[in-house]
Amino acid sequence: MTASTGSKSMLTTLRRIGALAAPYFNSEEKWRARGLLAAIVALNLGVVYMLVLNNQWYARFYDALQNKDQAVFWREIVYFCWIAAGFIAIAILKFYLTQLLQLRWRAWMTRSYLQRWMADRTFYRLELARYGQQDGRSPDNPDQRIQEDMQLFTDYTMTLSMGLLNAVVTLVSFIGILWGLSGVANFTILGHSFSVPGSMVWIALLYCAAGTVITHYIGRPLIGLNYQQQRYEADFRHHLVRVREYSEAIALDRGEQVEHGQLELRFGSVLKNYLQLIKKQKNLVAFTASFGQASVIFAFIVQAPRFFSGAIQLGQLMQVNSAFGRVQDSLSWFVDNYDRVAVWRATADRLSSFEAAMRANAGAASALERTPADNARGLRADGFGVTLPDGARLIEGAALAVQPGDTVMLQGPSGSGKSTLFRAFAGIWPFAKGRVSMPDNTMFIPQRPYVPDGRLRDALAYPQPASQFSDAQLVQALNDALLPDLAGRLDDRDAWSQKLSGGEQQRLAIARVLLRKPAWLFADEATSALDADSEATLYKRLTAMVHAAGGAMVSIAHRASVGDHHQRRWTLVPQPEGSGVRYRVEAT
Ligand SMILES: Nc1ncnc2c1ncn2[C@@H]1O[C@H](COP(=O)(O)OP(=O)(O)OP(=O)(O)O)[C@@H](O)[C@H]1O
Repeated sequence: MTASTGSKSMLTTLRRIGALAAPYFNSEEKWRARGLLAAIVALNLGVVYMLVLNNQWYARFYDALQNKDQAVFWREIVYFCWIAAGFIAIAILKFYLTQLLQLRWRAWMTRSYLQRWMADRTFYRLELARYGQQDGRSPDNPDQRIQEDMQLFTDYTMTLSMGLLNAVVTLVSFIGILWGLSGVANFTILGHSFSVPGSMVWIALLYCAAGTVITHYIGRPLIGLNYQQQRYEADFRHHLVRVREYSEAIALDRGEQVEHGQLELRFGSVLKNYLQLIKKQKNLVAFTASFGQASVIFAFIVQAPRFFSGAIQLGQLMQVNSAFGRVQDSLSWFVDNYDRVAVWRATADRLSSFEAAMRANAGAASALERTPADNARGLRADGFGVTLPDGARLIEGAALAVQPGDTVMLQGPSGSGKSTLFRAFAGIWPFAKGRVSMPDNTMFIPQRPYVPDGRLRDALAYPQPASQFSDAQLVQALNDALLPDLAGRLDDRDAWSQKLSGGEQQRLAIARVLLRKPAWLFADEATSALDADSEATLYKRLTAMVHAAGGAMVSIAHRASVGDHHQRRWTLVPQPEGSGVRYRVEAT
């Protein structure tokens, strides 16, 4: 990377940071946010003002010491106490207001991301997009971005930008002081004599410019390494969570060795990258520590000839040294904060890519035209086609219709796209085309129903609030779904997805449907874990329910016995290779 591409990417990062930060300061909270920011900026300027007073105090105090002037000494001690009190008051207020702004900002940003992640089923589309993109930059671990990156971003944006502001204002204030104190340096090169005013300012500028350039070159790899580090850490954590979630299946499969190996592999990546990070950081620390130590004596060495020749007093020497220290501190902002800037950049990069992915997926309209229809018209699909995220054409050319009173069984080989066809009907599969009109009063039973942890009544009513249903309704639904044993446990709290058997979870999903009584039902392997008698009873109840509401039912099933409960068939028929499409639907 050349210096110009480096500065270009720095500009890109700054633009990204601006784009990530701007929405909050233009939001409905903007006046409170801007007010807090203005107060924090004012307090930071107050700190610099205190530093200037402190610097002037140095000259008077050390002169008093050199002149052994006790009266001035005590007066200056009292004056120092005032400055110190001001410092303390400003430090407390600055800390509190900065934290408050950070907290509000994080809260606003997290809520706004959560809202967008959840809206329009973006959380689901992002997962789908991950299958389609193999570039390694697709939005991994949204949980990490929403939980950790927001916190890091608001924290680092506040502390680093305020640090930079402080550095700039301190620099401007102290360059003036240093200029006035440094005197004129006279020297001769190749017979020409030069006199340079404000010599200490030039020396500080050269000293720090060299420091910044060297830091940038030593520290540059940290940006990429930090980006990777957070990614590896998140992958490791994600895998740990998966092992916990699938603990039973892994234990039954005796999969612990494989999982252990996978965890070691991921942790290995964490360690390997971290080691590289430490090595690069070590170089940076070596340089910044040497730079900092050299700064302690640098101004004394440069000023020594003037002091020993009697041109300046001890007070002025100390004041120059303190002013040089301030100028050098400000100019070294980049040197001191390089690794934090690297983390900040990596965080901003991740949030921007997440933001871009959310925007792209929210806007990615499906080519499937969905229109609502009334019950009497039923479901109609024309020119219907479903593709996979990688563009492969899965099902095509289907003209399908379901009339009220119908019961249709959708059958076909495993992996032929039955569930995906349902996803397209439900409007959650973005890779579909054609026109579908269907009634609103519809429910889908997925192959793996989601059962939230907590009270049983909430799990049963999900996603409706349990308060919408009376106890009698909830108990009736459980009884009708052949779960009478759970009827007395409505207020029990548990991890139901771990506790209930596969068949019980399927019956709970059916109980949900019986509770809500939709007219149109799409059931995906809803009874695959049940015995034939229970299956027959439940299909009868579900059919009676949709017919009573003037609707129909479409079921996916492999078991032939399910066919007895359905009058019609949709069959996914494999197409010859080279036809470009894998399956067509035949309706009988
Ligand atoms: N998110 C996804 N990304 C990529 N491919 C997918 C995705 N979801 C499903 N598929 C693929 O689409 C094809 C159809 O899957 P689908 O689940 O619809 O099949 P199915 O007919 O319901 O199978 P089964 O009878 O085994 O449940 C499969 O090859 C599957 O691997």
